[in-house]
Amino acid sequence: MSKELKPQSIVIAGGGSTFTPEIILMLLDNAETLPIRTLKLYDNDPERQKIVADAVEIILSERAPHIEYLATTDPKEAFTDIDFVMAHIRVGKYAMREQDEKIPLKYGVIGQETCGPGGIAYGMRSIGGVLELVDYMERYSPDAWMLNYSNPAAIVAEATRKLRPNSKILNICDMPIGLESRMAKVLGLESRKEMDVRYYGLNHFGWWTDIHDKNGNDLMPKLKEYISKHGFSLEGLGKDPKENDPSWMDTYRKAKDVYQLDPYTLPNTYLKYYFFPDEAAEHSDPNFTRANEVMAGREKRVFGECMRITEMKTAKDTKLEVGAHASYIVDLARAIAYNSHERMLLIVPNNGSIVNFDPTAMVEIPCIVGSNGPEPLTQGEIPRFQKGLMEQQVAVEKLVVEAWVEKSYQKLWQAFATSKIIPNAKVAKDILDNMIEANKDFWPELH
Ligand SMILES: NC(=O)c1ccc[n+]([C@@H]2O[C@H](COP(=O)([O-])OP(=O)(O)OC[C@H]3O[C@@H](n4cnc5c(N)ncnc54)[C@H](O)[C@@H]3O)[C@@H](O)[C@H]2O)c1
Ligand SMILES: O=P(O)(O)OC[C@H]1O[C@H](O[C@H]2[C@H](O)[C@@H](O)[C@@H](O)O[C@@H]2CO)[C@H](O)[C@@H](O)[C@@H]1O
Ligand SMILES: [Mn+2]
Repeated sequence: MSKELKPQSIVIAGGGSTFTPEIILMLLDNAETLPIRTLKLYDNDPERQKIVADAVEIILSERAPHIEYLATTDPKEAFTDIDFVMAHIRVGKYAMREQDEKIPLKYGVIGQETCGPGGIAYGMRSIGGVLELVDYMERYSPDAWMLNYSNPAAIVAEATRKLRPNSKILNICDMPIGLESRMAKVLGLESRKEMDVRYYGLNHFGWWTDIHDKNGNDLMPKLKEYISKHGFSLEGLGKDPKENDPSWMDTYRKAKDVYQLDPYTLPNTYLKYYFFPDEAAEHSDPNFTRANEVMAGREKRVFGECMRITEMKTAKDTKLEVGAHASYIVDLARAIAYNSHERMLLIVPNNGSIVNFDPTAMVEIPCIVGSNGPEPLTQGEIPRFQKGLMEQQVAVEKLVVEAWVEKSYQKLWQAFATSKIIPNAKVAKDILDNMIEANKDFWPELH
């Protein structure tokens, strides 16, 4: 990469996110290859953002005093003179995630952040929030790119495809990254970047079809052998880093059973909710779902550390960590800013990359990323098994976006009733009616 790298100006939209500190630390770790001139935080909740922003101010003053820093709730201040918007907002925050997860359980259906009825409810909240960020970006920094993590990425991606087709927005997910990091550990590799992967699907609904190392050795046989016994849990190697997150350990272990459905591929862990929805619901505690785990875990840990840094007026001994979550967004910013042609999984319009699938579907596939954006790599024909599953799921995602645009109760009911996670149209309607009430401050009014 050329020595003279143009320093970048970045705004993190959702500055009060529990992931903001780790993204800031990742950006500082990568300052050599992604120099930064300006860092801004933007949120629509000043109190929440302040907890993170005050700590970030101390971190930057100690480690990168040259970076111009601003935390604001003013869109014009936030989005002016920006090269990248790194977006990770949660419309309705954890309180609504808790509703997304608990309402379906009243009807014996799994409540999940991004899948099934929970994901649909979340999508109906996120669409407006993300489109607003895109419009701010285009109004105040028309040449900027949005790197969007805001979930549910599948529905947000379909909404931006349909409603902002010419916008410079890339939708990303770190689940494959996290699972590939686990694969690397199973294989005894230093990094997931030592693997070349072929993968296809929808967001949170995909499969690896081929994994080789840089010498062309096929890594799938060893991975299949491990995953057929342990899933993506690292307990087969000893301790698992997620051992304190019971719901995640359930998910990593369950990949063992999901894998049995198609031994030619390796599954994204989210597929468990579609193949074993009843078991997922039975394994849930209706009084303490993942939202509660996060509020008692990550949010308490990260915010507690931010407040400690602010109180001590130093971050020199911080316990804040840099996670897989952040590395990806930095790689993506670097690829766009400096035309690095990095090969990355992105959620992009299919446009024939999967030859026997809807060209307008937003699919998650490997792309070559440069300054003009992603260039998807063709994945050829997919088998009937995956094709059938994806057609049902993409119909759900498209119906949600159409329901949001048209404010259509009928289409939203169809989306719920089409989901593989919801058993029948009556339960679909009961959950929908309950969610309309719970989301009256966030969804458009349906007719
Ligand atoms: N794509 C992925 O693979 C991936 C991975 C991890 C997290 N995420 C997503 O990242 C987001 C943040 O996750 P988190 O757990 O840190 O959430 P969080 O609730 O801790 O933070 C989200 C922030 O967004 C703010 N916000 C909400 N609506 C907003 C709006 N309209 N405008 C501006 N700010 C707004 C909230 O006030 C909050 O501070 C979520 O959408 C989550 O699902 C995605
Ligand atoms: O239940 P949460 O809020 O902890 O996580 C939900 C998110 O899970 C995935 O992101 C994981 C990622 O897979 C893992 O490697 C690590 O980086 O943590 C992330 C957050 O836990 C998923 O991709 C996201 O879409 C979910 O929001
Ligand atoms: Mn994801």
